[in-house]
Amino acid sequence: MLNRSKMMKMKQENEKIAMITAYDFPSAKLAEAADVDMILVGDSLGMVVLGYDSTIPVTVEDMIHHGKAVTRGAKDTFVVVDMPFMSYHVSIEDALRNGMEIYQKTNAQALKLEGAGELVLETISRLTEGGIPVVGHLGLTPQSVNVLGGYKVQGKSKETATQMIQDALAIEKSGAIALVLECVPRELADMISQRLSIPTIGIGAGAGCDGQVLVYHDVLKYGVERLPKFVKPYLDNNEEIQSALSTYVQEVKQQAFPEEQHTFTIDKHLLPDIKGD
Ligand SMILES: Nc1nc(=O)c2c([nH]1)NC[C@@H]1CN(c3ccc(C(=O)N[C@@H](CCC(=O)O)C(=O)O)cc3)CN21
Ligand SMILES: CC(C)C(=O)C(=O)O
Ligand SMILES: [Mg+2]
Repeated sequence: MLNRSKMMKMKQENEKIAMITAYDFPSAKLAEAADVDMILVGDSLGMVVLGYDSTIPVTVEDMIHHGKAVTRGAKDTFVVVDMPFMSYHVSIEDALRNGMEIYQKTNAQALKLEGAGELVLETISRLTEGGIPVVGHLGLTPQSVNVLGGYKVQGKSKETATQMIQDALAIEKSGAIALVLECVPRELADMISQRLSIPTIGIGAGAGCDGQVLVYHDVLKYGVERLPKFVKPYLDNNEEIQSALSTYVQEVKQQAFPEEQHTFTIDKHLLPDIKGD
């Protein structure tokens, strides 16, 4: 299993870190069997598996519920769980208690927090001090979508790019073990990756990051209608899945399923005698 020092070694040797999200037992098993380095139980689960139109409604309980399923399915893989919307913004005590609860109940290897505000940085350092590894997340931070004004590329001006570099350094200084960069121009992601000693993991941040992460359902184009520009789908079988489901429905209607081979039987004489038969 991956750990902080192996991650740093991979960065130094330019061996890229492959990360993918997973939200349940079967996706975790398949991701582990594919030899991913890290699995993220992303709060994107709110959008791709729960059907919300943002990550904002996702709760601590949702993250624990899905996190537990993932760690059961991927016992030998480094699992990171997102802390959800506002679960680390009310107070330091509340943030630490939520972090502790998610970490203990899911049996994950690390937590991920978005942003680099004062309270977030303090939470990163206090969780780390308590023994909980933390991954940072900058650029497009979906929990702040309504402050950012949409799902847009971040760090496109001198001011915002400078701020992002400072934030990245502050996150590293707080003790984070890695940093996700989401929807960031390649040139800026490259600068951040070069300046940090912890690995950067990009999603829409170009090939210069120390690793890449994508959403499971995007990689398999499974149940998602529109893919962001940064996604490369490695499978496209929604039509086959749809047609398999339709065939099942038709066969039930036409009484073509179940057949003899799908059926259990006993000898007739073992059946109870019912009066009137
Ligand atoms: N299925 C899925 N994949 C993701 O990567 C993902 C989620 N859901 N939900 C949570 C966040 C939201 N994400 C998103 C969603 C949309 C765009 C998007 O449409 N971006 C535009 C670029 C806009 C611009 O040019 O500034 C695009 O065309 O890709 C980006 C990230 C990334 N995360
Ligand atoms: C897109 C990744 C980085 C994420 O935070 C998520 O899936 O929730
Ligand atoms: Mg997330």
